[in-house]
Amino acid sequence: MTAIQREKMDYDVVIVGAGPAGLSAAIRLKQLDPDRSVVVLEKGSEVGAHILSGAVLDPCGLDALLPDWRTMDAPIKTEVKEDNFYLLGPAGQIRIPNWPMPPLMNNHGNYIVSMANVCRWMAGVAEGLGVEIFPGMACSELVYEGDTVVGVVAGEFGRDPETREPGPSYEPGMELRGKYVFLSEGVRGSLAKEVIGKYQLSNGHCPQKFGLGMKEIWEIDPSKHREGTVTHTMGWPLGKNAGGGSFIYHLENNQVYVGFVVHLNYANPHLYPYMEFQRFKHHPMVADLLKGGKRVAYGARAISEGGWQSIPKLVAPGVALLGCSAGLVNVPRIKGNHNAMLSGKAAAEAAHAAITAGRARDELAAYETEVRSGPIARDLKKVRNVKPLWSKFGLTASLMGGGLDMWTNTLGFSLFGTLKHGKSDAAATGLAKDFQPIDYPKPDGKLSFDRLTNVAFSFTNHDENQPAHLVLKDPSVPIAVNLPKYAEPAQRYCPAGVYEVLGEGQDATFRINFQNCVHCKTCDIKDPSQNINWTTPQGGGGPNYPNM
Ligand SMILES: Cc1cc2nc3c(=O)[nH]c(=O)nc-3n(C[C@H](O)[C@H](O)[C@H](O)COP(=O)(O)OP(=O)(O)OC[C@H]3O[C@@H](n4cnc5c(N)ncnc54)[C@H](O)[C@@H]3O)c2cc1C
Ligand code: SF4
Repeated sequence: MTAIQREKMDYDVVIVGAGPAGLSAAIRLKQLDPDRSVVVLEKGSEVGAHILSGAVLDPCGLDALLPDWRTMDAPIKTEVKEDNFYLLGPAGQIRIPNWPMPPLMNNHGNYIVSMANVCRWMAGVAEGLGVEIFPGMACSELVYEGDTVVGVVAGEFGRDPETREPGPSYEPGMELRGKYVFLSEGVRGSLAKEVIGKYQLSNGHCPQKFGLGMKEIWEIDPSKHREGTVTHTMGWPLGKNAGGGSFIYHLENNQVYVGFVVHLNYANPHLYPYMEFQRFKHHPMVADLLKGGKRVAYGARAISEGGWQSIPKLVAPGVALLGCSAGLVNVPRIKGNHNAMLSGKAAAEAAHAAITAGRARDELAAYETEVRSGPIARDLKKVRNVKPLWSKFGLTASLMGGGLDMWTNTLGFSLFGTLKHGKSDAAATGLAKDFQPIDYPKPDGKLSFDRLTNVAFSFTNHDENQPAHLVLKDPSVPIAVNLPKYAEPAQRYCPAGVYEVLGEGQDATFRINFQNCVHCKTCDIKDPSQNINWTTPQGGGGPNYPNM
């Protein structure tokens, strides 16, 4: 095969992903030196199209990056007024009072936002400073020189759907080269995964842990809408089957964000996270709120949950991991946007100092030091034992032990030291024969919806004339291994119904409806055989989220 020739463009810093981490880095680089050349590449059809977050935003990241944001017409208007926490049973709920909660759990001073809209606004700020932003440009490959990352390939189109070789309308895309490449792809970034593997950045750290977050936007009866109200629940319907919980955030315009997170370390391969979410909406407390309303959007995205123990080494020659590509979420607070912004700012400052000193393509050690000793470290260290306690001892132990540990950490010491995470989420999957299948009620079409109907509300779309971006390392594994051992859980864990087993016995086949994919990355994480590799589809494909 002849080598592919590509046009090359040189920048000071090449940034992959226009989320809060990447955009913060771009803004900070231009604040420090308006002449710095900075490019941001985004696979979504526009900035924000692939952004899915809760979101209650702790503004500390934005305060550090853009101290005047309150006068800059930011789409950050709804202050949190009320914080509720409930433990659900099948027919009722117990309200957990706010007073035993550690202060860090308090949402006072935070805002309910659409992070998709916040990113659209941040992109405008970045462009105003001279940053080049190219949406619809999926970064499909890293470019190396020797052992150093020197750039990325973006905007490749037209490979043959069957052979994966350049087809008749092939466009090779461009090679964008930088003195530094920032990977801010969010959770389970495909290039970040390659870099973590190649440079063994996770050695000496716990495996990253994940959850699957699913979210709907509802327009509800105005008489039930209480702007600024934040509600979190735990318990039913997951019970002992899995860890997780819900969020209900009342934003503006009678809209409510209803979301549900399932920790991906669950053992029972019959568990169906999407159906758990649908069932949750039938709880009397939730059903009362949603009755008479309508669901206007749906989406899903994995969330990193490993926290402090799982942060890999953040730098390798020429490249740095930012935001959720490094897993900077504070799990009990379900917040990562502030740390994504702080990491973007820190990486930009390290790159600026390095380039000013005449350096290029080395390791940005100053960035690593800042993340491990600055505000991100202070935020994540305090909560580092909550997730391992939950995984090992369940919800009650994590509420009590984790709560106490967060209190003592606030005072400067920990009861448990630093607990380790167990196996990877893929390895935590148990054998189908050891668990009972779960009988889920059929969606009623009013409060709950079947998966494919809901996927239409993610507005996802992929050109069919391209190779499937979900690549099986060994195509025989789903039917030969996963089906007999795990009842092929891809059929259930995918929140978009991409994977299907058709037929039975000798006739069983595995189908991948890649057009439906919403880029949540769960299959790449949870497949027990680690046989699915999520790669980038052609740019512009994927969900088209409105105000997620
Ligand atoms: C259900 C859910 C609820 C959450 N709730 C909250 C909350 O209430 N508060 C909070 O603070 N945090 C919350 N989080 C966490 C928060 O959303 C993340 O911490 C945050 O999005 C991380 O920002 P990021 O910039 O690292 O990545 P992202 O926001 O994921 O952005 C990454 C961007 O990179 C693009 N990209 C990825 N790969 C490529 C590629 N190869 N080429 C080109 N573009 C690429 C993506 O399309 C995307 O636009 C929640 C997360 C989930 C899933
Ligand atoms: S195919 Fe994978 S990445 Fe796409 S929606 Fe399904 S689980 Fe998520």
